[in-house]
Amino acid sequence: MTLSVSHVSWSAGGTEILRDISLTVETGEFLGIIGPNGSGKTSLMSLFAGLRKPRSGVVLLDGAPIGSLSRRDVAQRLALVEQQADTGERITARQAVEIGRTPYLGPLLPWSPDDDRIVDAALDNVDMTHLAGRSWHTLSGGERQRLHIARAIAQQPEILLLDEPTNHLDIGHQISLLDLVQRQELTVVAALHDLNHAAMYCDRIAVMQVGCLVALGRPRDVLTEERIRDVFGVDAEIDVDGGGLCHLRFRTQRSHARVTAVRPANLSATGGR
Ligand SMILES: Nc1ncnc2c1ncn2[C@@H]1O[C@H](COP(=O)(O)OP(=O)(O)OP(=O)(O)O)[C@@H](O)[C@H]1O
Repeated sequence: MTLSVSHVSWSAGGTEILRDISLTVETGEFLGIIGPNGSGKTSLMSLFAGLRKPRSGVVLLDGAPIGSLSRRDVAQRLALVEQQADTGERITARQAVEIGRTPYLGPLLPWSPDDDRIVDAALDNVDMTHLAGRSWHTLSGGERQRLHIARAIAQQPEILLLDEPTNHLDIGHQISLLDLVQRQELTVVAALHDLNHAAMYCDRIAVMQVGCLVALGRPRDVLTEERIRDVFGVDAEIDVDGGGLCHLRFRTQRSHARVTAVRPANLSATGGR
């Protein structure tokens, strides 16, 4: 199962958001998309998922323009976990995961014991079995995030698109979720903010800057001190260990020290109000 964009551009509100991007996701790889806020990561994920139509260029899923496929066809092959996915419905945690089975159900294909097994396994995968009966609106941000991943796994796609999948999670659940995703026999495309996580988990990294793809390659080739400075405006020290894994340390910025120095006098030095 291949997914690619070829010379895609996308505009919104009269502004060009994505410019002439070409990128093929290799089968079975974990591809990270990194870049500053507003650089176009979510917009690119939406094009990959077929939720938005490029102004020019084409998105191909297994060689076919994604716009020519039915939503059901796309959903059986590709699952997207959005950054701020939520539901206003009064549903339980388990029902939120059951939604992942929708692309396989129909008038002649009713819910079956197999669907139950797939949903149970997905809940177990994200360590949420014990909360399966809880109402969605009583769950924490991190618990909801893990259910979104479980819903995507229950969808049994070949390609998993994750937009900042760890943003509500504590460090233990961040690592276990990325481990879990990496263990699946899936092609994964994930927009990530944590560059050390990108270095740890990704086979390749795509770097976005102001709507352009400015680098694509192995973490050790893409994550250079010069590029981190150019793209994020941050000084970093990068060590590559014997196994080829990059470790990034970020230096304190002078501008941040200046902001701290002019904190109003009525705030205590420890930051309490
Ligand atoms: N529907 C829209 N209308 C107008 N502008 C939009 C629209 N969608 C996105 N944008 C703009 O496009 C740019 C890229 O947004 P996008 O959400 O893709 O960035 P991002 O890299 O995912 O950012 P973040 O890291 O903050 O999530 C932003 O400047 C955003 O304001």
